[in-house]
Amino acid sequence: MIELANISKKFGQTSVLENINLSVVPASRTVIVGPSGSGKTTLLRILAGFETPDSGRITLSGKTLFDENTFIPAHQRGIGFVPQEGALFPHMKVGDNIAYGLTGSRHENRRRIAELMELVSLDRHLQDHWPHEISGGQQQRVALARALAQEPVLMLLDEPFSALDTGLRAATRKATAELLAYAGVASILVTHDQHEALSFASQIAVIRDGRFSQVGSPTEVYSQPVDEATALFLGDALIFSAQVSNGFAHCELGTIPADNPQFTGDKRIMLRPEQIIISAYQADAETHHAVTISDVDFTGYLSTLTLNSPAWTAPLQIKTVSQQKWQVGMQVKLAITGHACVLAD
Ligand SMILES: Nc1ncnc2c1ncn2[C@@H]1O[C@H](COP(=O)(O)OP(=O)(O)OP(=O)(O)O)[C@@H](O)[C@H]1O
Repeated sequence: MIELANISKKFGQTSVLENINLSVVPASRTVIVGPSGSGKTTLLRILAGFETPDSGRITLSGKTLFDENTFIPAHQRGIGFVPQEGALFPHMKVGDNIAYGLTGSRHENRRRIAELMELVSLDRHLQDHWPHEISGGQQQRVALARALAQEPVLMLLDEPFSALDTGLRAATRKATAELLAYAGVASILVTHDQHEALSFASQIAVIRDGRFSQVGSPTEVYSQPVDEATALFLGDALIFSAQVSNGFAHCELGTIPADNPQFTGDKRIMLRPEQIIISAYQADAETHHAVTISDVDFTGYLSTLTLNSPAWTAPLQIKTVSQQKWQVGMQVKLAITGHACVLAD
């Protein structure tokens, strides 16, 4: 539906985006995730028509929005935009914020406001409130309703939940995903929060220094990241040196089936912490090396265990579900589930 081909952008001499390619299908949810300053907002502003790329092409449903001869302005693109907090006009009541840009009669607009408020699950009586009189989550829903009023085919969301506290943030995210699906609107959301990215997306594009390091489904980029930086950006990762051959990685933890059979030789491999099952060591029944817990950092649901083994060159830190039995000095054994992901050099 929307296609970006080789989009590049410099500010002065500084390259901010380099050869960005992205394809978004109708009614899907794409998340662009990356660290601060990696170019996410610039890319969203280019899509919205607020910024001009230096080169490349953007098409929406077959229509060219940008190329060397074309620039369709923002208001003619059919693209909605929900910016970060502070998006509402403070001097307009909620209903007038939503109606901003509607061109129908007074009566038609009132009906449309009511429809849109229902769509974003806002109580209708809130339309007579000022933005500062409603909560942050409600304000984001009003901003979404205002953007949906234009009946866009694509919605751009720039860190729309960043001002909300954790519980409200997850609930608003889920509600937004559901209502965009209901309205059949494709979306591109920008965030630096990997949990938000994995939870919201049907497709994730990981951006670093103005380039996409990987584009794929959430499970793909999480379990098979292309490189170490992408692996670490998307969550806790255990990275080891390994000798990879015939579909197996031989490392300090033992021999583990490996993804990416095309990679062989001296490589780095990655495991997610949930792939490591830790259980009590029973000396007489075991052939494994015993591993000793040297530190327990309890943080509630999860604890970080520091583990030592005479077979390892360095201690290992693993986040795991807290259990009372994890005590300093306890001997445990490790079992690994699934595949190790072999990382590109
Ligand atoms: N109008 C501008 N003029 C000059 N430099 C700019 C301009 N807009 C952005 N930049 C620079 O481009 C780079 C990317 O900025 P951008 O806002 O796109 O990053 P981001 O990934 O959205 O960051 P954040 O997560 O912090 O919002 C930054 O180094 C920024 O300083």
